[in-house]
Amino acid sequence: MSTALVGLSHSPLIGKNDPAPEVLARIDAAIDGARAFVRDFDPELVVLYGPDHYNGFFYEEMPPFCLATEAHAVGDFGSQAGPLSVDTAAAKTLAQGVLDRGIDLTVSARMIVDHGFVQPLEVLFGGIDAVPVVPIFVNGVATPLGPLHRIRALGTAVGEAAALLDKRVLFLGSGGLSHDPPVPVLDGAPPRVADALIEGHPPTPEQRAKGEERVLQAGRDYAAGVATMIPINPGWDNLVLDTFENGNQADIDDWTVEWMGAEGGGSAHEVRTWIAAYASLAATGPYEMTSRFYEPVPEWIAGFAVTTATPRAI
Ligand SMILES: O=C(O)CCC(=O)/C=C/C=C(\O)C(=O)O
Ligand SMILES: [Fe+2]
Repeated sequence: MSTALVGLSHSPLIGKNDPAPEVLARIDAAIDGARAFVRDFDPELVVLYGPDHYNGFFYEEMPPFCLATEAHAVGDFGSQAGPLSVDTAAAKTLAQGVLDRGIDLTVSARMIVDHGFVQPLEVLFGGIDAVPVVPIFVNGVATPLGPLHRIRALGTAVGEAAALLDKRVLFLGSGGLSHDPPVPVLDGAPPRVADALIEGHPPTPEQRAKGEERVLQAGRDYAAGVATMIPINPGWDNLVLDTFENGNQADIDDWTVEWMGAEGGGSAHEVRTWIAAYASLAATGPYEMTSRFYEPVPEWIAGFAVTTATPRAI
């Protein structure tokens, strides 16, 4: 068994509302580095921690996290639609291993996923069917959210179970860092929106286009300095990255939902996917962050980060 990790921000605005060419060139170089890292590691399995944006998980039953033994992408924001190449046998083994370690894991035999899962697979592997994957949803959007030590416990249990698989396993976290894009909120929502968030009515193509246009317009407004969202917070983002780089993961247990939201905006909770991924890597032994890229990108409404990490050479 060997392990590696990539943490990668996502944004539905990539390719639709891009920053200046020199910014894009720096980001492309960082992503090229992550691609080369992944190519060298040549994973036999990707354990992909991703969030959802009310495409697969709804308030009728909203688990804090959920592991998929099969998954299907909806194709939002122009992302690829269709089945992910889930390694069902590995998924079942990991699910059992996580449950055996005392984590009350929800399992989905047909998870619906969105760009939060698809984008990292497209960016790093060229598509959703290029590499065997075990998708693990981590709720980073729908409040109430639980304490972060449970996310670390999930990641630790997955890492320990993955270590027994006799495979090269890449832990991949998708989302964050600080950002506050327009994602619907149940509290105070008008009845039609509340019904959709609770019951999960699939949006009509017109409704989906309207939601996507709302996000695009928010990106344009934010880049133009006329938006009212919680700003990208490079200080907080670098604190998050320092915590991973220094291996101070126990500090995360003191982070509160309120503090994260105030510092990093409503979608800062997507950092939970990174916390799970780093906990998984840490569960297999000491690690080192081998690359770290960060840049605030208003056009994408994202504190955009790319990191790679490997077990520390002894
Ligand atoms: O408002 C809608 O209908 C869709 C909102 C949405 O999906 C926004 C997603 C934003 C991100 O994934 C992000 O910035 O992380
Ligand atoms: Fe997101």
